[in-house]
Amino acid sequence: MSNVIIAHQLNHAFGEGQLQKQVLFDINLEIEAGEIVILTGPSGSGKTTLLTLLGGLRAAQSGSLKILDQEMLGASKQQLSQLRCHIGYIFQAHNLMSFLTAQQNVRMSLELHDAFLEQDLDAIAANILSAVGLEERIHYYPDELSGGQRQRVAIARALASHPKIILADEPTAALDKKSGRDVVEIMQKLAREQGCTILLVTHDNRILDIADRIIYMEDGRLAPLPQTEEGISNPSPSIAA
Ligand SMILES: Nc1ncnc2c1ncn2[C@@H]1O[C@H](COP(=O)(O)OP(=O)(O)OP(=O)(O)O)[C@@H](O)[C@H]1O
Repeated sequence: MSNVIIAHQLNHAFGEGQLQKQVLFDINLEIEAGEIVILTGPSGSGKTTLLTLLGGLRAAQSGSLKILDQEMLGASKQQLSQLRCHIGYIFQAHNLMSFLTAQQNVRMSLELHDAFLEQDLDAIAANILSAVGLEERIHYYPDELSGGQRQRVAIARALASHPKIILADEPTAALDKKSGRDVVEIMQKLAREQGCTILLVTHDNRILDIADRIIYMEDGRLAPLPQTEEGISNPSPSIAA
């Protein structure tokens, strides 16, 4: 299987001069197509910073970062925005447009892709909303949906265009146990069907088992997963260290 992401000696710092603070140190990482990877670790360890780099939301500063075969070090804004067409994003706050229905929210994301211009976007949006179990709610506005349902719309929106990579930052943080579980299982199922890679940042130990691999971060570095930490256990033999 081919790698969709290859990071080599990736470092990252915020600020300049004396105020500069390095937050990522020598990250080496390879992620295969179709892999579901969870990034976990203490608050402030650099998970979101790494996720935004791996998703082309931030320019790489040093080392090497190849996403979908493209080098991100020194990439232009145009190259970054082209890359983002192949990536779906799901965040803790679902970021749906409140004045658009579920179907219109999904449709809008498809309108950004030239490949879909000639297609029946309403039908594609309705189909993917059915796949996340919302076939009876496609005309509802976000305010009329529960937190879990809104997050399912966000998943439908992210996956509708069949991106190669999905980035999810704390997608279950605002949800109760059952809704959180449902949401990640739907994400897992759709991604498997599409062969899509998922990178998911979470503090939620209840969902670690959906991952093919867990990557643990501490103080800006990849580190072995602490087995003693309450609730954390390794669901698969491959842990990045
Ligand atoms: N835009 C920024 N400017 C300056 N420092 C930042 C910025 N974003 C993050 N940081 C710092 O970088 C470090 C890593 O932050 P990051 O958000 O990546 O950690 P995290 O592991 O995702 O934390 P959490 O689990 O709390 O979300 C922290 O010390 C944070 O204060």
